[in-house]
Order: sequence, then structure tokens, then C-alpha cells
Amino acid sequence: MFIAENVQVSYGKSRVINGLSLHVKEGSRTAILGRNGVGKTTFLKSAIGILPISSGSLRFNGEDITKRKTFKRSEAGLGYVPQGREIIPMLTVKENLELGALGHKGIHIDSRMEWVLEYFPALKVHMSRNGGVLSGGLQQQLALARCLMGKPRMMLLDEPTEGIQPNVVIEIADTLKKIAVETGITIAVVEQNLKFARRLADNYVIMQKGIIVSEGRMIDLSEDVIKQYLSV
Ligand SMILES: Nc1ncnc2c1ncn2[C@@H]1O[C@H](COP(=O)(O)OP(=O)(O)OP(=O)(O)O)[C@@H](O)[C@H]1O
Repeated sequence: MFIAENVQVSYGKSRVINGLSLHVKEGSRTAILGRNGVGKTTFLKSAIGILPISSGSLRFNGEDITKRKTFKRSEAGLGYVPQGREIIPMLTVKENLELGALGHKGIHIDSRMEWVLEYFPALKVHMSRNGGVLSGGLQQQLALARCLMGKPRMMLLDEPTEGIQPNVVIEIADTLKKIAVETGITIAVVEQNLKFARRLADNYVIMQKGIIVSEGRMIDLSEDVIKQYLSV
């Protein structure tokens, strides 16, 4: 489904991703874990094409996307929700959602929105409010819903729980799992919140210094591994 092979990414002379390889299976839910600064966000940005990779390759649905521009990857079905959500504050919730379908062919916006809102019903009463006035939890739901508007086959999510109340964190984990199970959408999520990651993901990878140092099924993620690579 999504295959990164020996990927390297640098900021100027500083190499942050050091030959990372990752295979994500169709329909799986993968948590990308690791301490601060190990390169999780950088990797997601290179996967969606915001940052170029200096060597290695990226494949999505059997096609080489290494050199494709971000909008082409998005058209091909790769969705992305950045850290900090990037809701357009002066646009309404409805307009933010419409934006998610922009550039995607063959999407019937009204029926897609109706479908998406069934997963995020809390947004329904806020449709005509500006995105910027919503709580953090609602903004995150809006960002996820906006991504779904573009009919992604895979969602790349960067720390969806950042700055969100614990009860909403649980709700978001359960909703994403439901979406993945019901639609077959593949999810790869960068997360610091282990409780959320355990609730949502069926497998994990752990990054350190720009490579993957541990991976497996989520139920097998042991306290020893957590202590070694994740505890601060
Ligand atoms: N625009 C940039 N220019 C230079 N260095 C950067 C830039 N963005 C990130 N870095 C550096 O790259 C390294 C990896 O950062 P990245 O944000 O990918 O890590 P992360 O694992 O996502 O961390 P966090 O959990 O804190 O978001 C860090 O050392 C960071 O300082």
C-alpha cells in the first residue's frame, strides 16, 4: 500500500531521516512513535511531498510517487492532517470542509459532506461558525473530516491529540478506528500519546535518530521497549 525504501531527508547539511524503510499494509492502522525530535514529522512531510527526499523511494498503491508533487499524491488518495491542524480560521466549518474536496475529481460535495458528518456529528451544529473559534477538539475533528472530504485511501496524521482534552482524545481514537474498519482506509499516525495510539492502531513502529528501531503488533508493544525508546 505505502512503501518507503531507504529514505533520507535533510535540512541543509543536517540529515534527519537516515535510510528509513517502512511498509504499511492496506487497511492497517500504524502508529509512528518516538521521542521528540527523532524525525516523525519530517518523515510524514516527505511522505506527502512537502519535503523532498534526498535518496530512497516512496511507493503508494503500486506506483512510484517519489518525485510526485504533493497535490498529485493527494489526488492519488494520500490524505494528510498536519500537526496544528491548519484549519482556515476565517472560513466557516462548511467552507473548510468544502476545501477538502477541492482538486479531487468526481466528488459530490453535499453527499460526501453528509457521509463525513455522520462520523463527526459534533461538527453539525457549528457549520456556519468560523473554524478559528472552535475548541481544539472540534478543530481536530474538522481537520480529520476535511481530509476525508477528499476521499483518501490512506490518511497520514500528525499528532491528532496535541492539546486536546482526554475525553475527546478517546472519542477521536474510536472514530478513526471505526472509519478505518468500515471503509478500509489505511491510517498512519504520528503520536506521542500512547493511550491514544494503543486504542487506535493495530501495529506500531518506533523511530530513533531518523530510522525505525522497533516494530510489531500493538498488542506486543512491551514495557521494556517503551522504557528503552519512548520514556523521557
Ligand atoms: N525546518 C527545519 N529546519 C531545520 N531543522 C529542522 C526543521 N524542522 C525540524 N528540524 C529538526 O529535525 C529534527 C526532527 O524534527 P521532527 O519535527 O521531524 O521530529 P519529531 O519526531 O516529529 O519531533 P516532535 O515530536 O517534537 O514533533 C529535529 O532535530 C528538528 O530540530
